[in-house]
Amino acid sequence: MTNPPRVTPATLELLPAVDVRGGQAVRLVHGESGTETAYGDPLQAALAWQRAGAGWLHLVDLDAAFGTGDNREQIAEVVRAMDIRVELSGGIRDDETLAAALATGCTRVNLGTAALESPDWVARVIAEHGDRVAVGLDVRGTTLRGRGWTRDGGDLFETLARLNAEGCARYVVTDINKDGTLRGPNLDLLRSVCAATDRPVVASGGVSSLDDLRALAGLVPEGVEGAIVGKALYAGAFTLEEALRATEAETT
Ligand SMILES: O=C(O)c1ccccc1NCC(=O)[C@H](O)[C@H](O)COP(=O)(O)O
Repeated sequence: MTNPPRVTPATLELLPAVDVRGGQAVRLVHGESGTETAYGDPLQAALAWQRAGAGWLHLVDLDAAFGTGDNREQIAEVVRAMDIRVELSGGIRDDETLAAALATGCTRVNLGTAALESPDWVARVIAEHGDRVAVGLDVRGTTLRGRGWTRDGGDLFETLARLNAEGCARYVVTDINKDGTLRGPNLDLLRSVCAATDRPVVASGGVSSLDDLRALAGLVPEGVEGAIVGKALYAGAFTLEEALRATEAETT
């Protein structure tokens, strides 16, 4: 299968994150269940990012990802309330969960565990839905993790080669060791993934400062299209308006 050549965006896209667990917007450390800090109503958080000028929202159903239930109705309500694009993640693993996710009207879905455990299904979904499907590559070192990041799922670069060949449109790359820690993104990991694919890459996990975002903006020519930002925004390390200004200045 051939894909169109990568189109380099003018600026780094920013995707503020709203991760939902037990009906609340939460942040985790290393994506581990039980490390939640709660930040209130997910809808209010999403509306705040939209008002601040976000072009995208990264929305995660953590209960669906961990297999502890789901927040489906609430997630659908958040998507309905957004005028901006929404990337939806968490527990999308079969036809039923995929159909429900796409039916929310989100712009695209992010498949994680399924890409590791159900490769035939994922190949079919990629062929059917093209750009509406991204694959989340959640890694420790160069080993992938699935099931809410609790199980090993094979080698990053072998899986990437398989997904490239199947026509996967986009990757969301998370270094689990960095996620929710405010320790800065793993730029080396992102560079090595960009070198192994001609598809756009969305960086996730660890952003702590405007300098981190400037560093990610510096990787736009290599293929980093966007950055998901969670904890730094909730902890008040910078505002979304400042982040948007910093990334525009860096990439224009
Ligand atoms: O995205 C998922 O499906 C997921 C599954 C299990 C645990 C966490 C998951 N996502 C977490 C995120 O997408 C974070 O919001 C994102 O990496 C932001 O990280 P940070 O800026 O370090 O808070």
